[in-house]
Amino acid sequence: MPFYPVNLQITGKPCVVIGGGSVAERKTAALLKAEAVVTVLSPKMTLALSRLAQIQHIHHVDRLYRQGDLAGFFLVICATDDPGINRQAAREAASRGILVNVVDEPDIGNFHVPAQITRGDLLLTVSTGGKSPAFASQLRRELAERYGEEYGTYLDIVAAVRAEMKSKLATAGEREQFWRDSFDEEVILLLRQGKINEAEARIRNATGSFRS
Ligand SMILES: C[C@@]1(CC(=O)O)c2cc3[nH]c(cc4nc(cc5[nH]c(cc(n2)[C@H]1CCC(=O)O)[C@@](C)(CC(=O)O)[C@@H]5CCC(=O)O)C(CC(=O)O)=C4CCC(=O)O)c(CCC(=O)O)c3CC(=O)O
Ligand SMILES: NC(=O)C1=CN([C@@H]2O[C@H](COP(=O)(O)OP(=O)(O)OC[C@H]3O[C@@H](n4cnc5c(N)ncnc54)[C@H](O)[C@@H]3O)[C@@H](O)[C@H]2O)C=CC1
Repeated sequence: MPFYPVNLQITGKPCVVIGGGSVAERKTAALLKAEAVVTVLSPKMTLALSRLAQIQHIHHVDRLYRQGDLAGFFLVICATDDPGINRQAAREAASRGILVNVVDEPDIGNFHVPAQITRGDLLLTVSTGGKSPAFASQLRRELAERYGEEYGTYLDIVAAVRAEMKSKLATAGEREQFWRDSFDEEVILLLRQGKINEAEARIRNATGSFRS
């Protein structure tokens, strides 16, 4: 099945995870990282989820799922170990037009969760179309080795320089050329050594057509 990748903005959005086991825990962590307002609906929760409820990072509804529970939510993850319940909740979500991920029967939901790493605002995700989550996880680990925190720093510098370049370089063509020239491994090496100013200077001086 083909997919259309998107990055959802869910800051402040009410999201609900049904079930409180290890899968629910992982999905909850990713939702919190994206600054969603998370409710976990389950009579039992892992220790980590209980702690999150204690410090009020999540809301806990301490009971089994009931039809009608999904009213008002933007997104739902059906993560119980009861396939019948996951299916029932998925049907309710569909009838309400809510985004829904079903952990044991992914094709009845409307999105999969990819493996991910973040480096500041840089987000790298891996999806196998549901064929092998373990392989997605392996590739995520390889990416984590390959792309260190310096890539997040690189992105922050680029964002600042890019804002300036919009006024300094007149045409879209010039800007495109500038950005093509500005990325090289040397910049990354400098950042890895903590030489942020030098890296920034190298980025700024990337092109012969422009010197700051
Ligand atoms: C379709 C999808 C729907 C969804 O959950 O969104 C889905 C479905 C299923 N996963 C299953 C099993 C496992 N899932 C993991 C791990 C992860 N699963 C994730 C995503 C997805 N899993 C979506 C597709 C992503 C893609 O396209 O690849 C990751 C990437 C993201 C996340 O969950 O946060 C996260 C890795 C995070 C990381 O390490 O970075 C592990 C490994 C582990 O636990 O370490 C195992 C055991 C090993 C194995 O089976 O491979 C089963 C069978 C359950 C059973 O047998 O009972 C199903 C159901 C089915 O396949 O039908
Ligand atoms: N998509 C994925 O990434 C993965 C999916 N799975 C699937 O996910 C399912 C859940 O796995 P785990 O978290 O390890 O299970 P688990 O057994 O640790 O947790 C299940 C949770 O669901 C809750 N629950 C059960 N019935 C409920 C109901 N009616 N209403 C609300 N909560 C209810 C239980 O209280 C428990 O907290 C498994 O069935 C497995 O097939 C497993 C591994 C990865």
